[in-house]
Amino acid sequence: MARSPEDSLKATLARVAPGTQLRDGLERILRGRTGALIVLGFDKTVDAICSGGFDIGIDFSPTRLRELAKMDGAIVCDRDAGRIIRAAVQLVPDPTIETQESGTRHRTAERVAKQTGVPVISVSQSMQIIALYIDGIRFVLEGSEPVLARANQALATLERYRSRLDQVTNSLSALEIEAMVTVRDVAVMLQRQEMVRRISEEISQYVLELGVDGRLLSLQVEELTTGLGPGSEMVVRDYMDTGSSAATLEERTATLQGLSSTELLDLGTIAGVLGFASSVDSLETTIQPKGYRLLSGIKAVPPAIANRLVDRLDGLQNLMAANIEDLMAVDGIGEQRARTVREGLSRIAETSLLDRFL
Ligand SMILES: Nc1ncnc2c1ncn2[C@@H]1O[C@H](COP(=O)(O)OP(=O)(O)OP(=O)(O)O)[C@@H](O)[C@H]1O
Repeated sequence: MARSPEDSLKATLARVAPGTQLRDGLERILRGRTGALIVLGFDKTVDAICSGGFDIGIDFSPTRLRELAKMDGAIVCDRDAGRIIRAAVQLVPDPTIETQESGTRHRTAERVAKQTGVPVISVSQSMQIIALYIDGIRFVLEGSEPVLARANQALATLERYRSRLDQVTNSLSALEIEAMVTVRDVAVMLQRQEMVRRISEEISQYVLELGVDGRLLSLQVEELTTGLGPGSEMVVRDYMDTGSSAATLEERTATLQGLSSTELLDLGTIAGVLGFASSVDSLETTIQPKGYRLLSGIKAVPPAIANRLVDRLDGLQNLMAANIEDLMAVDGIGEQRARTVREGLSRIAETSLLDRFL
């Protein structure tokens, strides 16, 4: 499957992160006040737009890159920047490809990236910046300090979002046990989960960008995201209204993740993703979960058994009321497992209510 430009950007960020040989080479070029045009990948399409220069075929090293950058023309490396394949190459991309850049080096970089799908790096001699071109994306690399400052801000936000999400999750679990969930409660839960997901994504990009300078950050994110429980997919699955829309679980999750930040603040819009009307009245409607999310918290219930339990017992309230015999009627559940499931459900009920009222 072809990678999205965002995924390619992430992979390239990891390749040029501080601590890598490639970044060291790029920093040397910057310090030496020369520029460079580097193509990160060599295939038929790249070959077709290369003119002149010479085949070199040597292992990559920061000093070699620096020396080769002193020559006119571009340097072509393999995808992982493990080898330098050609140097002093004139790149001749299709001149009709649109580019927003000025200066032949950067215009060439953008066009080559768009035409070949291969990441291209330009080091500007006049502006003293390193830019990555990936498909239509241009990304300027910064030093670690400003990135760390933004990452720390994002980390503080994640901490606040996480604590709010924990409250909302506990409250939803208790409301589910009491059969008092409204569309609003579910929309708030999805909103909070999505906010945590987005800020975590943002931080993981900073971690990539920072390379060795981001190690501490990555430990902090890990600590703040452990024990998050199942993601929004499980909540959507519990509550989606299949009668009003034929959209699949994956489509609804993708729509949720694609909402703009303004749309995400509107609970009515989130209710719409589940298949409910977005009016104020509809937000107050009481709904029943199928029970997938709470069941996923019981270790003895693998997903296939959870599916059968939900199919058979149809909704969390019936699940909660089920006795050992009812549970044993489900394919794949023997007496031992039925007891574990029963105990698990009772434990969830107790802890949810305790969390709510203590
Ligand atoms: N099509 C190309 N193929 C290979 N190298 C190129 C190409 N276009 C520009 N370059 C390289 O970029 C160098 C600088 O070109 P130019 O001064 O036009 O670029 P610029 O965009 O103003 O760059 P900078 O921001 O570094 O000053 C050239 O000397 C050459 O080495």
